[in-house]
Order: sequence, then structure tokens, then C-alpha cells
Amino acid sequence: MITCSAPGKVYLFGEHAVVYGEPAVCCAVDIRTRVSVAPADSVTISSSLGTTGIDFETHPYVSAVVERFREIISLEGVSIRIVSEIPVGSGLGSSAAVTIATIKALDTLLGTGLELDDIARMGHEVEQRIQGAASQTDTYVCTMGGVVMIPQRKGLDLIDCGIVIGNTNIFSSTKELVANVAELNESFPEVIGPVLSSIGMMSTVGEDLVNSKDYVSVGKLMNINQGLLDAIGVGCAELSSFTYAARNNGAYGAKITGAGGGGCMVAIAPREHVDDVAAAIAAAGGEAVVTEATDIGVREESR
Ligand SMILES: Nc1ncnc2c1ncn2[C@@H]1O[C@H](COP(=O)(O)OP(=O)(O)O)[C@@H](O)[C@H]1O
Ligand SMILES: C[C@@](O)(CCOP(=O)(O)O)CC(=O)O
Ligand SMILES: [Mg+2]
Repeated sequence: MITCSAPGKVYLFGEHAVVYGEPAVCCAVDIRTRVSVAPADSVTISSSLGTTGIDFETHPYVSAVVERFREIISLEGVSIRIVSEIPVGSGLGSSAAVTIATIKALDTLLGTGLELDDIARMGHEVEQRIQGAASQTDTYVCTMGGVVMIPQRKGLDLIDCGIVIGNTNIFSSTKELVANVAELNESFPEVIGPVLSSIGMMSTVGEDLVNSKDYVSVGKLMNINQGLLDAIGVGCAELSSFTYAARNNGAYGAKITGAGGGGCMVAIAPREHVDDVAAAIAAAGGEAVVTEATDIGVREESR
């Protein structure tokens, strides 16, 4: 049996706008999905969502990965078992992590010799197939780890402060949220276009601030980015309440991460304040997790 893992991620800046070609800055975090594979006569996929064969209702991403491998190598059966610390449908990139960890595990089992760039590319193709429109961000950062600027694929300095995630526990489908933004953009292109460009500008301005570890300024930009995400309709009352709770309790800045509409927000904070920030999010009704950035991307854990 071979086990591979891949990390979740938070966006410092740029989700949604990145789907329209704007830059984004995304950071892998130390919360992982583990996928174990073993030879078998037929395909079995088991996770917290259930046990299935190839099944595009329950396991669309993993099913698409298996089909993709069948295009390059003969693969009759395989047993795939998923254990994840990343909440599903929460903006932390659970879909990318399960996709990338499965690709790496199958690559290792079948000896297909994929390089990291190949894994990221295949993962992006799978996300595009299942999600409709999908940027390369989640699959790339979860393959490589660290802090990455997209579309340049440029590595930035690892975030050296505390990261607190606040989960609303409201399931949000990235596919739906991306489609909602597209609809708003079609209705009001003159209004939404400039908002998306302004979101992109966060990354352009933020890049040097991340590299110089100026987290006070990074936090201010995250707060502006949050306002613009609200403007494109991907916020909700709980996400707003948790971002204010974080900001009022020592965070440098706080915003939605990922698709929004539910799911998670992210705050960056001095390490000495992370517990206060987490307590404030919990008091506002969220599930708070204190984490750190990680430069460990997809990797084999055991065989
Ligand atoms: N642990 C898991 N096991 C199986 N499938 C998973 C797992 N985590 C995520 N997924 C897949 O990813 C989908 C959620 O992806 P998405 O809507 O993009 O949200 P997220 O923000 O978490 O990436 C789930 O509906 C499921 O198909
Ligand atoms: C909204 C979007 O920018 C990020 C979605 O992230 P997540 O699936 O919510 O973790 C979509 C994308 O980049 O493909
Ligand atoms: Mg996703």
C-alpha cells in the first residue's frame, strides 16, 4: 500500500479574480489529505463521503483522476482510501488536495514517472473538468507547497506569522460560487470587471509586502480584498462576523478564503495573538483552527 499526502491552502489575495486571469497569492497550510492506494481487481474509492466505484456524484475528482490514468496506462482496478483533515467544501482546497494526493499515489503505484509540474497540470485538468471554470491556483500550490503567486507560478517567502482559520461549517460548492460570479459579471460587466481588476491588484501590490514580511500592510490589503469579495456576492453574515471578530482581537487582517458563500475565512496574526483570535472566532460561532504555512507540497508518506 502506498500513501501520499497533499496540503490545503488559503488565499492571501485573489480568489475568484484569478479565474479571470488576474494574479493571486495563495499559501499552503499544514492541514493535509492522505490518500492510500493498493492493487485490486476493481476500482473502490472510500472516504468520509462513502464507498463507491468510479462515481461522478460522490467522488467526482478521484473518479476523474482514475479515468485520466486510464488514458496513459492500463489500469483495471485499484483500492483508494481517503483520510482528510481538510473540511470538505470549505474554501481550503479539499478538492485540489484529494486530486493531487490521488495523482501522486497512483503515479507511485503505477510507476508512471510524473514530475511535479505534470502532477499540477493533470490536477488542473481534473479541476477544470469537474468544476467548469477553475484556475490553476489550488492544484499548483497544493503540489508545490509554500506561497505561490499565480499565474506567474512564482514562489514568495513563506508566511512567518500565525494563521487562524474560521469555519462557518456552511458547505459551499466552488462550482456554484464561480458560476454565480460569472452571472453577475455578465449582468454588470462595467461594474464587476473593475472590481475583479482591483482584486488582482492586491497581489501585485502585496507581493513585495509578503517578501519583506510586512504583515501589518499585508493584513490591510486582506481587509480591502474582503470588501471586494463581499461586493461580488461571495460573502455571508457568518464570514463577516468572524472577520470582524479576528480583526478586533489582534489579527493583522482577515478575509474569506476560497469560494466563499460559507466555508472558511482566514486571518493572519502575530503568533502571540493567535489564541485570542481563535477564541474570538469561536465566540462568534465559528470553528477556529490555528495553523501555519507549510512549504511541504505533495509527498509520499509511506509504502
Ligand atoms: N476527503 C475527501 N474525500 C473525497 N472527496 C473529497 C474530499 N474532500 C473533498 N472532496 C471532493 O471535493 C469536493 C469539494 O470541493 P470544492 O467544492 O472545490 O470545495 P473546497 O473549497 O473544499 O475545495 C467534494 O464535494 C468532493 O467531491
Ligand atoms: C474561487 C476560486 O478562485 C478558488 C476556489 O477555492 P476552493 O475550491 O473554495 O478551495 C476558484 C478557482 O480558482 O478555481
Ligand atoms: Mg475546491
